[in-house]
Amino acid sequence: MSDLKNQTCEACQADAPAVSDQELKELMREIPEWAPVSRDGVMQLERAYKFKNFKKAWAFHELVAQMAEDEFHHPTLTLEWGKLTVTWWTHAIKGLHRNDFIMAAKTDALLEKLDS
Ligand SMILES: C[C@H](O)[C@H](O)[C@H]1CNC2=NC(N)=NC(=O)C2=N1
Repeated sequence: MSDLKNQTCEACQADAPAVSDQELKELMREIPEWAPVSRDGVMQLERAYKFKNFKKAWAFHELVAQMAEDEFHHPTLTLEWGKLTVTWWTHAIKGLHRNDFIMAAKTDALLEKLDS
């Protein structure tokens, strides 16, 4: 079991390999709260985090945005009252790269940084 949350993203070019079906299955085991979704034929990873109000969701949004910039790999973030939906995929390959699983695991790890 690789420790995805402690890995870093690699620079992603257009010819980078998308994860295989087998790799997808294996990697999903490490991020069980996430769902693989297909949008307009593009495979993505998505998780909706629930919070007690907008301010908490906003605080988590800030943490995720900063982490994305630090790793230079960016998600779609949908911020609502009491909820932040995070979606990862790799634009350069129009699909899922190992980077997306690393970032999903890092996103889960960020929850512990939120003051309760
Ligand atoms: C120029 C290009 O946008 C950059 O290389 C990075 C920025 N962040 C990125 N984020 C994501 N999710 N996919 C990318 O392909 C990507 N590319």
